[in-house]
Amino acid sequence: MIEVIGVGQRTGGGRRTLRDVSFSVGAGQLVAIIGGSGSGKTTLLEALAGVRPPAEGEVRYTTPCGPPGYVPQDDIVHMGLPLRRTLRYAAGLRLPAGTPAERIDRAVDAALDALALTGRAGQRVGSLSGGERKRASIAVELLTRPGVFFLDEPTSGLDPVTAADLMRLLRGLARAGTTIVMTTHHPPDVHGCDRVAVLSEDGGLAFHGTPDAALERFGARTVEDIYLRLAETTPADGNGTGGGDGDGPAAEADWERRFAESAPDAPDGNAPTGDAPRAGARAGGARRIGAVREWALLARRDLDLLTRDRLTLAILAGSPLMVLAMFAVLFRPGAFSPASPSPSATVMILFWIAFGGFFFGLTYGLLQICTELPVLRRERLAGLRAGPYVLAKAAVLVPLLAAVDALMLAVLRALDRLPGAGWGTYGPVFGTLLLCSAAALALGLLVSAAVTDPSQATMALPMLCFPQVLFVGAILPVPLMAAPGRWLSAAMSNRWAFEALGRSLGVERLWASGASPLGPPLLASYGGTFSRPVAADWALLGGFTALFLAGTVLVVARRT
Ligand SMILES: Nc1ncnc2c1ncn2[C@@H]1O[C@H](COP(=O)(O)OP(=O)(O)OP(=O)(O)O)[C@@H](O)[C@H]1O
Repeated sequence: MIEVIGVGQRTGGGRRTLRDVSFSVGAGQLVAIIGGSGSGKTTLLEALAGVRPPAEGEVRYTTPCGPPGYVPQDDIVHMGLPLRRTLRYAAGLRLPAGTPAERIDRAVDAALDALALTGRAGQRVGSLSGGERKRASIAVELLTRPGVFFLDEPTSGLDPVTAADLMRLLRGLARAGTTIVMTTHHPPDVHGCDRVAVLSEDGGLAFHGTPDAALERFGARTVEDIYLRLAETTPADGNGTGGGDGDGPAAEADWERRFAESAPDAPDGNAPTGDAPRAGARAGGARRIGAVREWALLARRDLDLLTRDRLTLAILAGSPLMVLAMFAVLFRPGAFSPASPSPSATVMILFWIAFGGFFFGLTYGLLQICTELPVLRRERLAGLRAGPYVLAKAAVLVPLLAAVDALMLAVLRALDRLPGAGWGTYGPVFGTLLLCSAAALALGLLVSAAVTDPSQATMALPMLCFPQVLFVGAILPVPLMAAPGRWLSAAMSNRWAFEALGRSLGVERLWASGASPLGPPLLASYGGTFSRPVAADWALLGGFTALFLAGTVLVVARRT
């Protein structure tokens, strides 16, 4: 049973979107929330489900019920995978630890069957129709047979027959004991519900009771008439008060008052006991899968998504190849040859290799989280841990970056743009470049977790790259920078990668004793840039990686 007690909500700007809403939902009831567009239905549903706790009042579950099922209006399924596979991953993440594979398959088949999607099981989710995708979202939530189920406009976009089928399914679930609350704009849905909550235009509760009682109360013949009655009371017929700062339309307030006076099941007198769980609180119930298993499953799903997304994969693999080709065309061979070195070219080669490692890491990470925020939000509500989620992304992308970095070094060395040294030199060089990419990947993930959509992430790209060019100490050596620039340069992960690369490839020696007269003056301007042990640079790069990853986990946890 769910008790809604004096719930109010406000927007960020302080405008009230819900006002003092109180009613209760009995166990196994199917309840519809209706009301005009913008009246606060979604806001109320989010408060009930614990997605966004109310600013005022309280929502209490009188018995522990495990994580609620919540189907928002957004798609909460990845578009790139076939439907059955999507459901299998979802079941693996949500069903209790130790659930055998056959039971997972049975749960998936049952959910597909219940939503008449068996025939679409092999189809990519992105190619399903809007209504089929809606049902797929519901199927994901049905897998765990939640005790409480919240659905935001589940019948929108469905044809009348499919909508009626879905309502039949929901009624069946309710009869079997699931408590279900849904919002709807679809009048036929209301007749199949046990209760209807009607919201007035200003977010108050105008009525709560059976659908028949609602018709009677509003003097309506059909559910559409209820909307008309509510709309008749818009501020347009206010008697000369003009502004929007009053108490709202008189007749509308009247509906609320009449309801408050007569509502049979308002939770007024018998308030629930003090230790009732709040909405969204996770109850004891079955044990969730462990963090390591969760990480492994998420990594498998990320890899699956990546390998099926051919275009993205082509861009991820193709852009390093193009950049490599540009390097080969830009730089002459032999810049590192002691007999005829080109000191200024060596600086540029080192800088651009480090920047390449940085750039690919950053761009690989930047779109990872913001593109699946609705899915992530929903899965977090079902108990997904933020740590395994973020580390799974890293586990899939770091090997890909390692391949890109190794290829970049191997090709430049083969083309004589880098010195012909052995593993003793290139082992540490590769280690530096991989750490540089990993730190940038972690920065990309952090930004991806912090923005609200992919276009913001894309716009952040120049802002993230510019300082890593300007303050790295390659184009302008650190000793020649203004004091604030020098301080800022310490915060650039790329600086430490650039310096470690120079140290490993022996530029100090090359400049000091190579055949170019430009070497010694250049060395003087770079000062001790390349004299630090590589291990110190690695520690800094590792520190940046850990810091950004921890930041990403925190931001993911907070935002979801
Ligand atoms: N993040 C937000 N920031 C500011 N205002 C918001 C936000 N979310 C909702 N609102 C406002 O709160 C009010 C209620 O919104 P809500 O989405 O709950 O309405 P609704 O009844 O579900 O509408 P619809 O039927 O159109 O989906 C609206 O006036 C909306 O503009």
